Amino acid sequence: MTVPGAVVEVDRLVREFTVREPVPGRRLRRRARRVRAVDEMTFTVGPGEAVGYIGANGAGKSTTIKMLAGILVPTSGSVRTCGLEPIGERRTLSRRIGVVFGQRSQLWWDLPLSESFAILGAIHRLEPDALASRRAELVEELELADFWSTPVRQLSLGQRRRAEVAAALLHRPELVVLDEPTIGLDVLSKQRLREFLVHERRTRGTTLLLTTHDMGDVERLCERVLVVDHGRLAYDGTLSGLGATVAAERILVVDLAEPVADLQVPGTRHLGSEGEGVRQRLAFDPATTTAAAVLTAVQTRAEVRDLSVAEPDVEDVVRRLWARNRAVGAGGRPGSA
Ligand SMILES: Nc1ncnc2c1ncn2[C@@H]1O[C@H](COP(=O)(O)OP(=O)(O)OP(=O)(O)O)[C@@H](O)[C@H]1O
Repeated sequence: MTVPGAVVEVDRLVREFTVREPVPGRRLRRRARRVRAVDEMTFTVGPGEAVGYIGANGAGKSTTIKMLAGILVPTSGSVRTCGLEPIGERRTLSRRIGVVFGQRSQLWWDLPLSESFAILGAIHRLEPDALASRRAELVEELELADFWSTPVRQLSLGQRRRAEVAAALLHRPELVVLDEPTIGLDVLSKQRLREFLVHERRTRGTTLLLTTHDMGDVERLCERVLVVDHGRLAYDGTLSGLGATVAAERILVVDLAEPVADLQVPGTRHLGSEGEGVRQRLAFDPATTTAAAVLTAVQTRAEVRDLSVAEPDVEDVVRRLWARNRAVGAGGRPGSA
């Protein structure tokens, strides 16, 4: 089945790995076991969509995106990216997609950033004028000027990440695939990178597919969310739809003036205490109460010195989605919304 105009088309895609694991009680023996990292995955991404691909550790996200970028061969099923077969037409595909994977760098470690970009321009056969104007655009928008002549190995994590994104987008790809683009970045670097990606999409209509553990990335960058769980699609829809499905909680973290027993506040779940009760974490459902109401209730029980409101992490959302699917009798298997 081919969907006309689809940028990514994945149909019953499967990828298995053979892993060797110890045999219990036999110290030196190892046995081979097949692990199904991606299990009959089917979805389509249309032009200009921004899709967050989320799931717990080991859910199969990286394996899926490696297959659609032509880095891994599927065990069965099919994948087409920009209408091409990723492995067989890899060279053509590389001119149409930009990929950033955490561990794989497209930059030359010992060369100044400027030289890496000159080489990439030659690899993509960009005309000198087109290269110069695009490079100037990226240097400005991603604020690369201060370290443009610095060898890549001397860049900070945030600087390198911005440089990697610029390198992946130099040839104006129609699809950008990012694996954990903001992991490890400070708040400001995250914000800059997100703003750049939003701008790039708005001005160029670029299709965006990203894996992330950061719900902030999803909220700010993605209109659509795919949740993968044990290699299978557990949810396909909007983030607000996902929130409604699993009643996404917020977490109020309070620092108290002195140690207090675990707070019991109606309409919240106590998640944990640190420092013998000086810091406590309460989960609440923003659909039924507010951070302010929870704080007021806490203040009747203890003196609050400081507070913050945290977003739930992806693991938490996936865990509750999984529990809900089981409770509604989906046979432990996902539905979509
Ligand atoms: N090269 C490999 N050899 C053996 N098993 C692998 C290999 N790559 C991935 N796996 C296994 O496949 C499953 C899915 O891994 P994958 O890296 O796709 O998950 P992920 O959702 O990207 O996780 P994370 O969020 O931790 O990056 C895991 O059980 C992992 O151990």
